[in-house]
Amino acid sequence: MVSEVEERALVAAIDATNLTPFRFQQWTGKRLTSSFGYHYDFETQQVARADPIPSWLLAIRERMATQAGLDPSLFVQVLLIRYDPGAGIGWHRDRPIYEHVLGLSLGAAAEMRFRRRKPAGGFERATMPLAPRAAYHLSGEARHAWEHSIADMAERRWSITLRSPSRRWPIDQS
Ligand SMILES: O=C(O)CCC(=O)C(=O)O
Ligand SMILES: [Fe+2]
Repeated sequence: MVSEVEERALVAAIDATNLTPFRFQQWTGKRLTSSFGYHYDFETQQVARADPIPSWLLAIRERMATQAGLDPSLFVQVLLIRYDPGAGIGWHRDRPIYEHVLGLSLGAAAEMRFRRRKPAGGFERATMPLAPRAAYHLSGEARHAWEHSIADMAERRWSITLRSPSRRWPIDQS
């Protein structure tokens, strides 16, 4: 989705943001995050306005949304993540206040793992390779019914995640 030259510029721009360790209760994750547009606080379980989306992110948002066939302005939340060696993301579904989830994977290659509980017990599983500089779109069942995770990284990886509000979005945007 982006060239290697663009990737280097995006990674430098992500590193220049106010990346802070993801925190949830007593637990501090090894991945570093920053948010624009809106920020979801896992401690209070509330969404609040964050700094406005900067122009370099508006430009990549335009491309990612267009590639997914969606209106760029829908994507009011941008989450930037840096996974240093040893950092990953555990099993989760993205919050129901969001609808579409678009991702761009930068740096080391990774795999997004998916699982869904089977009625008879155990899990149905799937894996999506995340090649460097590749974009992905989570929607429908993959988004709402399946959980996803990324195993702890051996090498550094960055991601740009864009999310659109769902009907359960709590904030009036007018
Ligand atoms: O790093 C990624 O590509 C995925 C991040 C993710 O699943 C999330 O923040 O909800
Ligand atoms: Fe996620």
